[in-house]
Amino acid sequence: METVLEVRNLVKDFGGHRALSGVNFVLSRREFLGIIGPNGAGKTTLLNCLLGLITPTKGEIRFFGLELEKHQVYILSRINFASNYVGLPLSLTVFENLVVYGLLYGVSEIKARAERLLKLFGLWEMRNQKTRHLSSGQMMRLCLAKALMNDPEVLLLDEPTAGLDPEIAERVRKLIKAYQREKGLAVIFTSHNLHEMEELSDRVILLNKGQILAEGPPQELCRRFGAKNLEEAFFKALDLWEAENVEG
Ligand SMILES: Nc1ncnc2c1ncn2[C@@H]1O[C@H](COP(=O)(O)OP(=O)(O)OP(=O)(O)O)[C@@H](O)[C@H]1O
Repeated sequence: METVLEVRNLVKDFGGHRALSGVNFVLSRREFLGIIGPNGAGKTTLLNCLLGLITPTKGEIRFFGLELEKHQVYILSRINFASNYVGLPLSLTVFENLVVYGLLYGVSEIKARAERLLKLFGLWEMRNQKTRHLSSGQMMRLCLAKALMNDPEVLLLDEPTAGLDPEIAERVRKLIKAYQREKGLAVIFTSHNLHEMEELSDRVILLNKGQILAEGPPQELCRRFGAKNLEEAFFKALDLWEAENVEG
């Protein structure tokens, strides 16, 4: 499978604090990669490095074989990002929001693309409403539609279902997965919901204190840690790490 992202020995220090400590992984086209980890594990720091929002202290990030540092503008035109924590301009209408992003990304046939995405995400009827009037579930679907305006090959999602009620979260998950399968998109997804991670991910990375503790398909991780589900595997991996590091 073709590699779309390669992360090698990534280190990020904030002053004296090491938030990422030699992180290595690759992402393949069509792959859905979940990143799980307790608060402060380094998930957001990793995504911020991948987006070029912060500069790593050490290490290498390559998208499509190109170094992020040297080809940031080109790479950013082929990837995108959505998060439940990043707001959209509230005074624009739903449709205007997508048109503005389409213009920023230099998308061709902007209005047709915005229409297709709004219909796909069940927002077409609301296209003329001001964004400020959207519910949190509708807002997240608009964020996803916005992130797909440039037809990205890699999509980074930071806790896209956080704060959504279970029914809306399920709808968002289904939309993401269906779109990912249809387009062969590579996705990196962070969440604290380990059940959704198990359901969605082809492979999971367990991050703790800036290090990868374990990595593999959810079922393989369950087998490796003798766990009945990913949640149990996650806690067993953390316990093992704590025990080894206290003893060591
Ligand atoms: N700008 C910053 N300045 C100083 N320290 C930071 C900064 N950003 C993150 N950190 C620290 O780096 C570590 C990793 O933070 P990060 O936000 O990446 O974790 P996370 O896994 O996303 O956590 P959460 O699940 O709570 O969102 C934490 O100890 C955090 O306090």
